[in-house]
Amino acid sequence: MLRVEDLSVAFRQHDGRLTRPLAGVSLTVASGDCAGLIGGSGAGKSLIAEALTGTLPRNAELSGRIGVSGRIALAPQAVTALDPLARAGTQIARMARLAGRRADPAALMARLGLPEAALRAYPHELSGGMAKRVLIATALATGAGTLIADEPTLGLDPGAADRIMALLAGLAAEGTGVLIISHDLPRLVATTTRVTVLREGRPVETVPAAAFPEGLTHPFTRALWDAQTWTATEWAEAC
Ligand SMILES: Nc1ncnc2c1ncn2[C@@H]1O[C@H](COP(=O)(O)OP(=O)(O)OP(=O)(O)O)[C@@H](O)[C@H]1O
Ligand code: NI
Repeated sequence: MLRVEDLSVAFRQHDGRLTRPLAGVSLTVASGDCAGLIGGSGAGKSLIAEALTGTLPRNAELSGRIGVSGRIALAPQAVTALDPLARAGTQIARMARLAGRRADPAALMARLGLPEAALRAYPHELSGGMAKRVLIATALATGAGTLIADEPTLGLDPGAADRIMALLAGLAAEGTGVLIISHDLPRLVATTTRVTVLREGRPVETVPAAAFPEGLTHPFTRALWDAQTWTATEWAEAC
């Protein structure tokens, strides 16, 4: 169970001034729930993930209330989060050990659709999409009750992206609380129960997935949806 109220992140600049790229964000992810978070580039999505997992940059100031029961694991957005000097399988086993568990790296890799040879690969030997899936495997290895996946389908082909979204939905069905951060609104809507929309670091609304698209009332959310789902013909007709 994860409950966030009025989350805000500020940065102290070199000149002493404070910028606040995130403010007023509230969201809840219950056990067995699969929730989504969307917003444009730089909207503050990854800051939320980092704030909730204690991985914010050191010059960040966090405020608000965060309530968690159990452990939260983050599959970070950037594949540079992988240790460049350790093989994939070693990193998965290491994350499990840090969480006080034993992992079966081969089984986790198979679950993510990765070939067994990837177990012995170093990060630079993996494609972007494979590295992304190794990051998700390291998060799964912790057995955390809440999982945050930051852009889990970035750099993946449509088939692999669908598999990862199905895997995350499956984890939720087994009782994990899952928060998926993504640019891919149609996939997010198909996978989650509701989507929180963020615009320039401020919350717009939280919409039930079932409201897409007919039930949308906020123009910003509608514009996000239209931008990702309209065909070229529809655009031509509207212009
Ligand atoms: N270390 C930092 N110092 C100052 N400002 C920062 C720092 N890190 C992030 N920010 C600010 O926070 C904003 C939000 O960044 P964040 O990475 O959370 O966006 P995002 O929604 O995840 O974007 P994307 O979709 O591109 O991943 C950025 O626009 C940036 O201005
Ligand atoms: Ni991000």
